[in-house]
Amino acid sequence: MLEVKNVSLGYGATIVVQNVSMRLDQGEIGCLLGPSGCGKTTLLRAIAGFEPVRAGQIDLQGRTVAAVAQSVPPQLRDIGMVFQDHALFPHLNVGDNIGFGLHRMTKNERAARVQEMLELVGLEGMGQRWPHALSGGQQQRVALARALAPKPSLLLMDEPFSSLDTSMRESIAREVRAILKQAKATALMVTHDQNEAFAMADNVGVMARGQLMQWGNAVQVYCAPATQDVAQFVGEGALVHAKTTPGGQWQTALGLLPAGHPHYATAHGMQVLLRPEHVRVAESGVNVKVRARTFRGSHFVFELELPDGQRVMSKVSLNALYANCERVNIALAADI
Ligand SMILES: Nc1ncnc2c1ncn2[C@@H]1O[C@H](COP(=O)(O)OP(=O)(O)OP(=O)(O)O)[C@@H](O)[C@H]1O
Repeated sequence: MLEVKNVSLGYGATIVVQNVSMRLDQGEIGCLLGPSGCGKTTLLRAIAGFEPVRAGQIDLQGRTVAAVAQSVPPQLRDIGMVFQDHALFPHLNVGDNIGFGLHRMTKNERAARVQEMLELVGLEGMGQRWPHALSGGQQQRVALARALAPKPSLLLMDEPFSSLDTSMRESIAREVRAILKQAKATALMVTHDQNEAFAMADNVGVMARGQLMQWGNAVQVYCAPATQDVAQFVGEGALVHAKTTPGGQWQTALGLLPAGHPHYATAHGMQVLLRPEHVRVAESGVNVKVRARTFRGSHFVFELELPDGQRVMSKVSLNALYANCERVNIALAADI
């Protein structure tokens, strides 16, 4: 449905997206995830047709819509868009907002389609309401219904939940995913919030410094980060020094890790990734200082300082005896 091949993009003399390749199949939901300024929005805008490509090409449904010095205008790309601020028309009611892009339909066809979309997004009976009389989440669903109404071949969403309460974002992302799956839509979303990306996407593309570092499902991206950037941006944890043993394992200050454990050649030498669940507080082990504790509802995350000054994190259960200790013993989890 969408194929991005070796695309580079820039503003003036600066290249901000470098040699990115990715594809979305029919019905697939992808998320571009990455820190501010990594180039996510620029890539999304190029797919929509608002930024020219400097190198590479973009194909939609097997047709090249962008290449160097070649660009199909946005309105001819059969793309729907949902923006950060919903951008509903304040002078149109909900039904007219949803029906806005359906000018080629007869009045009856349009009314039927608007009704179908209201049902899809769970807003039956609200067609006569005004946008300002809706909650943020409801406005977002209207924006989604409006973008999906013309049945675009691809839906692009730029930080669609960023104006909603943090507490709502993940549940709305799950809801929107269900709606997109029901509509069999192909969609690409941009976000810097990994919980949103995990709740929404079939596949996540992690970007850093203008490059796509990894494209994979949430479990792959979390458990086997392809690069140091991905390891540091997705999830929590720490990189610690490691040396290979003759058997190919990784020797760390906390013990041995299997050969396949995520490891990276960094500016500080070889390092392995230790997630909080890889480190457990134990009766015996390496004695460390507790630097900070964060309450997470179902557990604590301790930040710990090893004797050599390196920091690691540990997931500690709420009923642990260690809640007030200044020093604890730690060991690697048994099931790494
Ligand atoms: N119109 C523009 N002119 C010049 N530079 C731009 C323009 N828009 C973005 N940039 C620069 O391009 C880089 C990538 O920006 P982009 O908006 O794509 O990043 P992003 O990953 O979407 O970030 P955010 O999450 O903050 O929106 C940044 O360094 C940004 O400053």
